[in-house]
Amino acid sequence: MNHALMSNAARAYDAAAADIIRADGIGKRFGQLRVLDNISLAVREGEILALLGASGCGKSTLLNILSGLLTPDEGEIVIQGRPAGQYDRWEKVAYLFQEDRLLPWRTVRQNVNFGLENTRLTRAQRAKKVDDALRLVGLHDFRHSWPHQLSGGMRSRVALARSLVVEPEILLMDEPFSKLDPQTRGVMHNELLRIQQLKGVTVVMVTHDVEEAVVLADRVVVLKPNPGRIHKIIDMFLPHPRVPTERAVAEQSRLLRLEV
Ligand SMILES: Nc1ncnc2c1ncn2[C@@H]1O[C@H](COP(=O)(O)OP(=O)(O)OP(=O)(O)O)[C@@H](O)[C@H]1O
Repeated sequence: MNHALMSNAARAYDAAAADIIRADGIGKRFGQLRVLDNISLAVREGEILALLGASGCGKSTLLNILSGLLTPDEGEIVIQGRPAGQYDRWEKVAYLFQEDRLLPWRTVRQNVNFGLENTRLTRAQRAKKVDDALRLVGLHDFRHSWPHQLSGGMRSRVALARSLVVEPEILLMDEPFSKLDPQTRGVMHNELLRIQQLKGVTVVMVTHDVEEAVVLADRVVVLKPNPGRIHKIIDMFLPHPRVPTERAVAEQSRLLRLEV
């Protein structure tokens, strides 16, 4: 890595910010298959952290352990200084999947409301939060539409609104834009950056797309397979707000590819 290029240009997040999640010595097996080995890493409050690596190196498994969907065989997840088991993690954490998982029998508004249904909020409070989330992603005018009436990018925005409506402190994303065409994916990257700056949410995202990691991430965790382990953690140098030139992205991607 050319460290001269990694200047301390202005960043939206504070490199000295407190750790919001810590993984300490995480190990995971599926039967005989050792998928993760001794993963220790700290996610800083307000950053976008990308988990990057070849298919099968355990990125999704690690994200699922961070979310609490999977339990590690070894090690511990600590959220804001307390063992994750002490939390109802879904109060703090939202999860954006690779597929948008919209419910076809619900309108856009009803889909976004889904995350609030088990809360103590009144109907009016829920409606306000849903409308705010839809405005945030630019889809308020489509609130009465059905999923099948939307483009891939619009569906992706609805899924994002559904994640954000609960006002999470941490947003976990498993390749959420990988099924979109390149142009729409670029639009969604900008949307995510805009919203992340506005809300200050901490993001941990899985990707195997080097350019996506470069455009979005503050730091990139490079994983190697068999078993999945941390190879390197790399600071990205593109400053915030991110309006990267193609040249800057190409150069940083070239450097990052040397590490993967
Ligand atoms: N529930 C499971 N049961 C058994 N094996 C599993 C399970 N989930 C994942 N694996 C295996 O664990 C390994 C890591 O899978 P994982 O999906 O975490 O990798 P990944 O890096 O996210 O891959 P990809 O980029 O292809 O999604 C793979 O060999 C996979 O087949």
